[in-house]
Amino acid sequence: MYNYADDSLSLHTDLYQINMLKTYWEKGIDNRNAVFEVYFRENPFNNGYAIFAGLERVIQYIQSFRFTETDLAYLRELDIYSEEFLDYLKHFKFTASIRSMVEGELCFANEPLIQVEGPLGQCQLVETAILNIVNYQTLIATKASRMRQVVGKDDKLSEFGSRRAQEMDAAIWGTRAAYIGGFDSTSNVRAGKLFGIPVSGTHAHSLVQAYRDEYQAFKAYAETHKDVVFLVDTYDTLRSGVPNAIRVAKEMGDKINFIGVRIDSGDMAYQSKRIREQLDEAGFTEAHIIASNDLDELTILNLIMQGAKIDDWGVGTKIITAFDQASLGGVYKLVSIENSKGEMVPTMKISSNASKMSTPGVKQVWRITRNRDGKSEGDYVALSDERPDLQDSLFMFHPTHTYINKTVTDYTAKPILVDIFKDGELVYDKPDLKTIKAYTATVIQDLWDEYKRILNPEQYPVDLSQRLYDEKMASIKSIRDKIQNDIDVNENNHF
Ligand SMILES: Nc1ncnc2c1ncn2[C@@H]1O[C@H](COP(=O)(O)OP(=O)(O)OP(=O)(O)O)[C@@H](O)[C@H]1O
Ligand SMILES: O=P(O)(O)OC[C@H]1O[C@H](OP(=O)(O)OP(=O)(O)O)[C@H](O)[C@@H]1O
Ligand SMILES: O=C(O)c1cccnc1
Repeated sequence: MYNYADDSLSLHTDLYQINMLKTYWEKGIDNRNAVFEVYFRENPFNNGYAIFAGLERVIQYIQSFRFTETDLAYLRELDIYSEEFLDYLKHFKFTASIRSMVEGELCFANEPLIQVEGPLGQCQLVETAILNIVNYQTLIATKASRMRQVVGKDDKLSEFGSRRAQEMDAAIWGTRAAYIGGFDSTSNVRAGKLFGIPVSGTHAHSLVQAYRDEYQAFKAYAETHKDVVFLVDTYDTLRSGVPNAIRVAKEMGDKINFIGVRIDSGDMAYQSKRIREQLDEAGFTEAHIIASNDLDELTILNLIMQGAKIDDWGVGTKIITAFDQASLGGVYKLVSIENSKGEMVPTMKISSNASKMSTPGVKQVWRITRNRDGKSEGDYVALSDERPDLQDSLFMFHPTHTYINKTVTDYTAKPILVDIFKDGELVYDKPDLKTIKAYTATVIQDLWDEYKRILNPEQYPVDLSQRLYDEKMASIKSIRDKIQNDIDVNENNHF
């Protein structure tokens, strides 16, 4: 099976992308300039915002893009491609340009996150992998951010999900996304090695079961470690687990750093309060209580409302799988294409479902904040040659309910899409992961609380510029007119 020394990610695509490339190439339009944009139509989890993640892996993917010998041999086996086409693939190089939001950026429905511009065939081919990467990582970063919103400022959020992730890649890249979104550490050691995410860990019930005696197990663990958290719910949390933890912590004294205890079952509000009393009474007022067991933002919020004395949270399944939403649903749409005269023309998909209608034209997303306090006014999606940053005032209106509008003055307009690749060359100076994480924390802080609440948040404005709006309306009309015209011609021919 799959043991290819030269395996690449170039075939990590849907067959139809290669089939379209074949058509473009045989018909001689594969080198026409094209622009595709990635966006999603609804914020995940009914959240008020999303956190963009995945760029790191997109960069890796693009940089290593080439068809290897075994890739080509496999395509030959399919018996649908000519030798000439396979030879074309053999020399295929990514020379397109990519603009993107930076990782950790706040993003919203219906605005471009990534823009790929260059030869049509190349831009087409990378759709599947880019969406695969960005849809997952953005989903997880957003879920993580929701959890960060509900826990206390100093509470630690640890990612425990590897065993429950949708396979190994998801565990690794998911925990990186969770870290960007607001988690503090991961239990996955390889993710620590690869990305420099702080690793953290306690111990499992099996340690206690292996010794068949809780005190002996805690003692053994304490004798073999410096930093110690005892899992106290194997037998009886309040009558056995916590007293044994306290006994060992006292016996070991300065020989260990007694961080605290972890509970993993039962009523965690009730138990944590009783555990806090027991620890305080024993003089361990600084010892932390860590909770795990099927946690998500709603359970955490609920536990906090009940006055649970939980300091830190271990979250597995519900962060690494996103749990209540299987996928982000980001799409990759052609927004502009060179015609036979060498002119770029905006293009769009129209649909009977208004939400599936794309917005034509090459865009820039401008984040508008007011100078007074740096707070967000909304996003302004404009054609790439528009400069709202040079205007004194900005008219912002809802893209469908246009009567909802406002004029903003004394604002800053920041372009959100930045150059990543130019003509195939990486031009972006990648920040390290800690910088990305810190950036996310800052941009979240500048967002109004109304957009951040996890239940029924206000809708953040993502508005179109007047020109973009007018062009969209004109495109819809011209497509409709053309369809009508084609129908009329056909009917006349028929009769
Ligand atoms: N006070 C609480 N309020 C709300 N939810 C809680 C509270 N305490 C625990 N929970 C949550 O209730 C759910 C069920 O807890 P319970 O201990 O019954 O789990 P379990 O899955 O049966 O235990 P185990 O993991 O040992 O099989 C978990 O998702 C847990 O996070
Ligand atoms: O509950 P999650 O958010 O997915 O967090 C990870 C869970 O994984 C571990 O449990 P384990 O795999 O031993 O299973 P169990 O505790 O559910 O029996 C840990 O004790 C948590 O309960
Ligand atoms: O370190 C832990 O406590 C841990 C790690 C993975 C899964 N559950 C718990």
